[in-house]
Amino acid sequence: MDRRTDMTPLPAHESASPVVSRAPVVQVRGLSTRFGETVIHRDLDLDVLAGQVMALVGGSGSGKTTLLREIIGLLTPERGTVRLFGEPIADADPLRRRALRRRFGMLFQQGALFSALSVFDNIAFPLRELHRLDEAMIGELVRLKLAMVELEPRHGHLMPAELSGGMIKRVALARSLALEPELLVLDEPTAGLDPDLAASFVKLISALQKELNFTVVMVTHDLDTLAGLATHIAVLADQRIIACGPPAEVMAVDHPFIHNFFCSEHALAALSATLSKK
Ligand SMILES: Nc1ncnc2c1ncn2[C@@H]1O[C@H](COP(=O)(O)OP(=O)(O)OP(=O)(O)O)[C@@H](O)[C@H]1O
Repeated sequence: MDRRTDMTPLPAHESASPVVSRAPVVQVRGLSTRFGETVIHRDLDLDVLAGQVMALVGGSGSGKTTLLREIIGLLTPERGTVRLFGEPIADADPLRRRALRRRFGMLFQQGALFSALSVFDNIAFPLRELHRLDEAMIGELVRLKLAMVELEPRHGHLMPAELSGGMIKRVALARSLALEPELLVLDEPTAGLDPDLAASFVKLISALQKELNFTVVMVTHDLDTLAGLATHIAVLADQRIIACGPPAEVMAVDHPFIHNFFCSEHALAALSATLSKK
């Protein structure tokens, strides 16, 4: 899998490698979405390459969550194609869809844990769905995933209603990583967390992403989340992606949304450290 994170042309010796190895993890082409008379996206294109952490930003109601739902096949656009791992998801039969489904994890805003299942059973759920692992192996894997998100084996016995907001997010993250996905899709990962918890959750995702090298597509309004995680930013405005690239490049684009979003004092302070690192 190609782990390059920039968009520069490959050197000649690398360009001879098979085309499939350079296929974007997510490729959106000519996507249009409409709810009734309201056009949300018009002829939208987006590429997310392997290893990138792509943050999708845009005004409220600009269609970020809708785009995420289309990327993972929960919603079918009116027009255009979405390819996941090089495969057009609209054409995939149920078997192929299930195979694709195992290659990405999704973290919803509120965690979306099964309230009637313990923490252990929530994390075990996708593993049991494989019908390939025995309970001893599942137990081992669940303990590993708990440790990965800095929770202890005893937390496995708790029910979701007994968890703090920060723990719910960690359990949901452990469940979304249970099948070792190549792509993690995050919708406002730090929504509802106080600043300290948000910062430690961002640090955790960032450490796991660096260690496991999965690709990320996330929606966030939060500048600290953006600064702590994103290698790339895609800006959704005027019903399409008006800018996409590393933060410094995107911030230099002349567009009213970009001026307003990035040019506040807080934005500059949050992003200045990132810009010097990336
Ligand atoms: N299933 C649906 N049926 C009708 N309208 C919808 C549906 N889903 C979303 N919308 C509308 O589409 C627009 C885009 O919604 P979406 O949730 O994608 O925006 P967003 O950019 O994620 O917004 P926010 O940042 O406020 O969460 C909104 O006006 C929303 O009300």
